[in-house]
Amino acid sequence: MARVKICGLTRDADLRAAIDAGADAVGVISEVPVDSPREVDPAAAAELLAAVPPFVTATLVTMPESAERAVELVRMIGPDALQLHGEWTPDEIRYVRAETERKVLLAVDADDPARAEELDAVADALVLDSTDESGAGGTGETHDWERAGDLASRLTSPVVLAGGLTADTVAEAVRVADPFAVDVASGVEFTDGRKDHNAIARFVANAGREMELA
Ligand SMILES: O=C(O)c1ccccc1NCC(=O)[C@H](O)[C@H](O)COP(=O)(O)O
Repeated sequence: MARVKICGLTRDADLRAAIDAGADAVGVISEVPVDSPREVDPAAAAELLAAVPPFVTATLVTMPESAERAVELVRMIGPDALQLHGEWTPDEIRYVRAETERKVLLAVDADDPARAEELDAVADALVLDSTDESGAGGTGETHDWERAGDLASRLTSPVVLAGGLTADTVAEAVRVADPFAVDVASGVEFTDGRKDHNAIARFVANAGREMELA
C-alpha cells in the first residue's frame, strides 16, 4: 500500500472529491514560475487548504524566488506541509524548516539520483518526479520506476513517487517502486485543470487503499 497525494487542486469540489476518495494528502500549487493550469493565488490557496479536515495533510506546492518568500507563503497560506520544487541548498531547506516548523518535501528529478542523495539528510520526504528544466512538476511524464525503487532503497527519507501516474498505471508503479506515497496531478484531470472525480477515486483505490488483507 502507498499513501496518496492528489495535487494541483483549484476548486472546492475537486478538493472534496479527493478527500471523499480517501486521499492522505492534497496539494495546492501557488507561486510557480511556469504557466500551469493548476496555479492559484495565495489567497485562494489559503481558502482551499483551510477546508482540509484533520488527518489529511494540506500541502502547499511552490517554487518561490527565495527561502524567505517560502516562509512568508507558509505564514499566509497555513499549510500542514510544504513541497518545494526548484534549486535549493541544504542550508536554505534547513532555514525554511526551522522558520516554518513544517515538514518539507523536496521535489527532485528522478533522473538525478546525486541530487536526491545530496538532499536526503535535510528533507522530510523526497518527491521523485519528472521535472522540466526549471524543476517544475506536473509534466505528465513518467520515469523508470525500477530505478526509482533502487534509489528509494538507498535513501533514508520517505519517497513520494510522482510523474505521469494515472489510475491505470499506479498499481504497477507501486508494485515496482514500492514508494512511501504516490502523487498525481495531470493524470486525474481534464485539460483545463479541473479534476476528474471518477479518475481520482480509481487512482486512490488502485494505489492500494482498498487492498484486502490476507
Ligand atoms: O503541476 C504543476 O503545474 C506544477 C508546477 C510547478 C511545480 C510543481 C507542479 N506540480 C507538482 C506536483 O506535485 C505534481 O503532482 C507532480 O509533479 C506530478 O505531476 P503529474 O506528472 O502531472 O502527475
